[in-house]
Order: sequence, then structure tokens, then C-alpha cells
Amino acid sequence: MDPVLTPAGVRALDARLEGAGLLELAMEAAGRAVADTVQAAYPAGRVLLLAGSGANGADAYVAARHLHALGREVEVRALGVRHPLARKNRLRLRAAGVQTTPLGTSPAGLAALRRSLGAADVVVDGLLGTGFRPPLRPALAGVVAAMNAAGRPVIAVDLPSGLDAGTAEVNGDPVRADLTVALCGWKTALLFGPAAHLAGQVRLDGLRLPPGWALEGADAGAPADAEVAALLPVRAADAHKGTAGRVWIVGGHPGTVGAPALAGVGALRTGAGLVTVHSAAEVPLVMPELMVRRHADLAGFLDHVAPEDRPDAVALGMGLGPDAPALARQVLAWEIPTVLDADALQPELAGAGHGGCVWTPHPGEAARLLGAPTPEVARDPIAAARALQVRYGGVVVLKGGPSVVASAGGVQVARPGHPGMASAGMGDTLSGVIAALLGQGLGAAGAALAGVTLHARAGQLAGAAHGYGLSATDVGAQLGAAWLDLTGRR
Ligand SMILES: NC(=O)C1=CN([C@@H]2O[C@H](COP(=O)(O)OP(=O)(O)OC[C@H]3O[C@@H](n4cnc5c(N)ncnc54)[C@H](O)[C@@H]3O)[C@@H](O)[C@H]2O)[C@H](O)CC1
Repeated sequence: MDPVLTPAGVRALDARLEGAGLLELAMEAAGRAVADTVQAAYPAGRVLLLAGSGANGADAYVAARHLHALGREVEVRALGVRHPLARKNRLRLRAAGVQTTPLGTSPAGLAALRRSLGAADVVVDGLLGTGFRPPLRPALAGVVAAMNAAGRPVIAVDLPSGLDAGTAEVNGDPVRADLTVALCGWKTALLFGPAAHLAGQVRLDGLRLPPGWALEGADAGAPADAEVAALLPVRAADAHKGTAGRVWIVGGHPGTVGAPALAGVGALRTGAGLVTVHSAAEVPLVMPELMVRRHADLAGFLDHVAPEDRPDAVALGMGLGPDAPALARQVLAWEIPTVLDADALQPELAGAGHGGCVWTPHPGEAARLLGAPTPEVARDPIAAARALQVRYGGVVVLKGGPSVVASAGGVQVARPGHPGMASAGMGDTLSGVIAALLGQGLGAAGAALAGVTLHARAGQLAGAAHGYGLSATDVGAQLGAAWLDLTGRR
């Protein structure tokens, strides 16, 4: 599990490392990781390193020393030092034979910087890391603008300068990096929204810290594929449809009948033994294996389902229309594993969730549930998912690229899918996927995490063939392959 750290989490980790006498070693590992990344990605040519006054700048000094040891031609332009380890590592760099030049922010200083940028084959951005507080001061804004205008490849240390590590929002004009070496853990800015677009490709280096230290102070975890695969059930050879989970899809309303059909496909393609769509409208039979039952009075039908006839899991809300909250209350009262999506995601259901239920809002629905503007949700999806979980109970999947899963046990960030998944019906399919996993015995948090991961992987597989023309039907068709791919059980 990779950690996702806030700036406060980084500060606490730094203090712990400092107390244990390990901070200097962590910094040495950070600088070395940056140097190794430069060497692997841009093995030839002159390297210009820009060092700020804090620990981010110290990492750049260490990287410069390692690059020099590797025989690379390096130039270091630096602001004044404030962090004691920046001072120490600058002295070490000089002792190793590399002089540093002041990074001036006056017109003459910026002209000199532009000359250095013009002579460089790759630039290392070690100006500002997690210690940055927006907005960028005008003096440094000129430096960042010169870097962006130079058109040279940029490798950022920890995160591009000018990005606030704790938010997906972009203020002003930060460094645009081609590659970022994230240190110790992911940051919100490297995972979500417009901020993540500025980081380029991200490589995480754990700096060989004592096991668990970074994760203990983390805001969230980002599980590895193998950790998610381990959640998925292995079936006995004598399994039959009665043991693979009976799933009900409750959805559909005149005009929105495709939604429950897609959820049904999602459930079937995720291994549910028996899938029945219950709807007030005529739902198309998109797969003959899907059972479709139309009810003139859906609420009356649900009222009369005997406990022994209830399914193993339900997904409710997809295209269901205005009766969804009342119908959701009926099903929630059964206290069986339940996915609530789309029309069932209404503020009046606050507090109605139980431990076996999964709410699956996209950012717009999350904003409605929280009574907050959508940009606020997008700014910090981890905080939004956590707030939703506290308010609604159960488990929350805040959908996106990547999705966030919040449960009483903590928050996890799943792997992103494919940009082609930005199209109608993807969420309907996902609700069926999660319901199928609930029906096969996974707990709500495990089903949510494994569900979004399978769905994202299926999106990647289908996206390779269909690109931006990807449809939810294409994704549904790849769910079986995604399962095999994730588990290696081909
Ligand atoms: N545990 C870890 O993750 C490790 C991280 N390392 C690196 O440490 C930095 C964070 O270092 P810190 O000294 O706290 O802050 P910065 O270097 O990012 O910046 C401080 C510097 O920035 C100036 N500043 C702040 N806001 C602004 C602004 N708006 N405009 C201009 N300048 C600003 C401030 O005055 C300070 O001088 C982390 O990112 C990693 O790179 C460790 O090396 C290893 C352990």
C-alpha cells in the first residue's frame, strides 16, 4: 500500500525522521532517486538543477552531487539557503567539486537563468515542494515562467514548484513537469484533477524508510494491484449459480431503462450467479442471461418480499426516478449488502446507511449529498469522500479518475481507468460490478475497492481498442478479462 500524504503528514514524518536521526539519510535517498531518474530518462547532456531554500532545494543539491559522480555535466542555480540540511548539502556539493550560482530574480538574474535554460538538455526543479504555500511570490513566478517558456524537459523533485501538495486545484502558473519523482508518498496534487496534469509521469520512491512510517501518518492509502487481487474470491470447482450470488438490480423509469440493463451486465460479467432487474419500466434484454421483471407497483412488490426470498445483494437507483429515496429506505431496512447509485443518492438519506451498503456518487452527486459546490469536492476528493462516509454511513465510492473509497476503516485511492470512460453508463456498470462482489461474499469496503479497480482495468483494456469512443457496453465486455488480468489467474 503506497501512502498518500498531506503537507502536515510530511511535516510530521520529517519530525519523526529528524528525532530518529534519519532525516539526512532520507534526503540522501531522495536526491539519489532524483539523480537515478534523470540518468534513466535523459542519459546524456547537460543537467541544470534549480535549488530552493528549503528541503526541496536540499534534495536538488544531493541529486546534483550524485549526477556529478555519474559523470554528468551539471549546473546548479540556487536561492539562498534556509534549511540546515540545504546548507550542509550545498557544502558537500562544493566539496565534491561543483560550484553553485545564485538564482537571481531581478531582470538580469532572469536573463542569466534563460541562458542556463537554453544550454541545458534537462532541468531539475527543486525550488518548492510540500512547504509551498500559495500564491507563488512574484519574484519566483518569474523563475517559473522562464522555466516553462524554455521548452526543456523538466523533472520535478516531489512535486512541480507552485503546486499546493494538498489540493487538486491549480493557482497561477506552476512548473509544468514531464516527470515527477514523488518522495515517501503520493500527494493529492499528484493524483487528482488539473494539478495532476502538471506533474507528468509520476514515479514514487519510498526512500527506504522504516516500514510503515510513511503509511502511519498518511491521509489515505493507494493499494497495489496484488493487494486488490487478494480480495477477489476463488471459486470451488463445484460452484453453481446458487453459490455465486443472487443479485437484484432495482432501477429504470420510462426514458432511463438502459441504466439498470448496464448494471445487470456489470453484475453478470463480474461473476454473479443470478441477476434479476426489477423495474417499473420496460427494460431491454441486453443479455439473454439477465432476468427482467416489470412491476406496476415496485414499492408494493418490495414490501412483500419475504426475508428468505431476498437476494444476496442489491444495486438500487440507476435510472430509477423520483421514487428512488423511498425505495432505497425499503431495501436498506432489509440490512443486506446494497449499492446505492444515481437517483438514490439524495440528501434525505443522510445517516440511513448501514455497514453493508456502498454509496457511489460522482463529484456532482457528491456535491449534492454534501450541500457543497462541485469544485469544493474536486479540490480535495479524499476529504470529500471521508465527509460523505461520516454523514451517510457505510462505504462511499467517490467516482473519478482515480476513484476514492472511504469506509470507517480508512480511505483508499484506487488506480485510475481510461479517459474514454468519461461517458454515460459507466457508473451504472460499476454499481452492478460492486453488487456482484457483495453477492459473492466480499465486505462492503473490499467490494467497493475491488469493484472500482476491476472496472478501471476493464476500461483500460477496452480503451486500448476503442479510445475515446469507449462505451459502458465495451467496458462491461472486458470485466472478465480484467479479473483475469488483475489476479493473474488466466
Ligand atoms: N518526509 C518527506 O517526505 C521528505 C521530504 N523531503 C523534501 O522536503 C520537502 C519539503 O521541504 P520544506 O523545507 O518543508 O519546504 P520546501 O522546500 O518545499 O519549501 C520551503 C521554502 O519555500 C518558500 N515558500 C513557501 N511558500 C512560498 C511562496 N508562496 N512563494 C515563494 N516561496 C515560498 C519558503 O519561504 C521556504 O523557504 C519535500 O517536498 C521534499 O522535497 C526530504 O528531503 C526527505 C524527507
